[in-house]
Amino acid sequence: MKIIVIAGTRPEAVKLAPVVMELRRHPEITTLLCNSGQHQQMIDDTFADFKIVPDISLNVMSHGQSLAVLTSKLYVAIDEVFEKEKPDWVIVQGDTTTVMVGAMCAFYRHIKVAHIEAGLRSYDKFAPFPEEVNRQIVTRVADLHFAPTRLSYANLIKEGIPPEQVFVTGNTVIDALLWVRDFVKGKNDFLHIDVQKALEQGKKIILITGHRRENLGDGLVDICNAIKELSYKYMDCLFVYPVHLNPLVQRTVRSILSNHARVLLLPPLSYLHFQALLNASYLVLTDSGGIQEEAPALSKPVLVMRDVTERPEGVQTGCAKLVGSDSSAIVKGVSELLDNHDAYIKMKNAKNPYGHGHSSERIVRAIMDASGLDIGDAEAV
Ligand SMILES: CC(=O)N[C@@H]1[C@@H](OP(=O)(O)OP(=O)(O)OC[C@H]2O[C@@H](n3ccc(=O)[nH]c3=O)[C@H](O)[C@@H]2O)O[C@H](CO)[C@@H](O)[C@@H]1O
Repeated sequence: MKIIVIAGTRPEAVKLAPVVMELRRHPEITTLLCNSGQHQQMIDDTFADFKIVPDISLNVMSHGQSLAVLTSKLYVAIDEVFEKEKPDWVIVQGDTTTVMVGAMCAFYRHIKVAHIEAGLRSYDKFAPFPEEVNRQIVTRVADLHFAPTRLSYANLIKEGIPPEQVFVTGNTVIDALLWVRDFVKGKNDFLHIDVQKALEQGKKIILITGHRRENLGDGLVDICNAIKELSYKYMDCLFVYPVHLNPLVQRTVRSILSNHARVLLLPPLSYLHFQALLNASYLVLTDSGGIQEEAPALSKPVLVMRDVTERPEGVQTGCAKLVGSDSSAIVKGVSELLDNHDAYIKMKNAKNPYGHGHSSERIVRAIMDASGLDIGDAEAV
């Protein structure tokens, strides 16, 4: 049986790496990994942390191209791969343009589609844009749907997907995180020297990431102003921000936060370095989807700088809080956790709803089972 796994961006690389490793444990499966090139450099670096090299690399990005141009290039490039390789299954993860086009190209050729992280919904077509619509399109054509939680499972059932095609697996991001955790735990050499010094001085590390499209412009300006204010207010903290490569993000963040005491701006970190930093952090301030899932697995309270999230499970169990991107709300949210130890401990101890690290095994077993390769024990709920 031949399977093509398609990945386009850094978060897809993180969440697909454990699936690729699991697929490669089965000699009856030929696995080809295709990098669509949506985040060319960041994706190769992320796979390298897992010692994985993509088999196929497509070169579809060019400066300033519209979503429509990217989409059309992906259709041509991915279809050529399918024409040549003739896979039995295509695996996609999440909701990027790569994912939507990969699923559609497979559908056109009657190739089966397995969708990982299926059923996430905000039901607002512009938040996140264009991901909410991408994932709904993939749901329409997928043959197997791997929902990370019961809530995402329920969304799919409500939309009429037959229950026997849907599996609750947990999120593969937890498999990835556990895989690297032991590698980085307690190893200071994965930490920036300023972070090491701050920890030695007993300072708290506040980890920040912010780059979502909905926050670009005024939202990001507000976020940066909040960090600046917090850095003046809390002398015992170091605010560490690995800044995404998007030039719009770089420009805004650097213009407001460069050269401020207690603010450390870093380039995007490799997955190993990022996980070491997350492990060393006291709390996390982010608009990222994946980090909302990772932080609770390491018992780090996470404040989400968005108004809506398609990952409400963390908010429901109490390990995450939505603070939006308004400056005063961010300052209030962080201050509450820094000033009120009980509130901090309550969030820290809240239940992680995103899985326990066996998602990839369950996914691969279900695909093998559906192909008559193995009886398997992945259970449809
Ligand atoms: C709506 C939404 O939320 N959509 C999600 C969003 O994905 P995201 O928000 O999770 O993306 P990021 O924040 O970029 O990545 C996070 C991963 O990267 C690691 N990381 C981070 C910083 C660093 O310096 N080094 C690293 O290694 C980190 O540990 C984590 O695993 O967009 C994708 C496509 O746009 C979607 O598919 C995905 O559903």
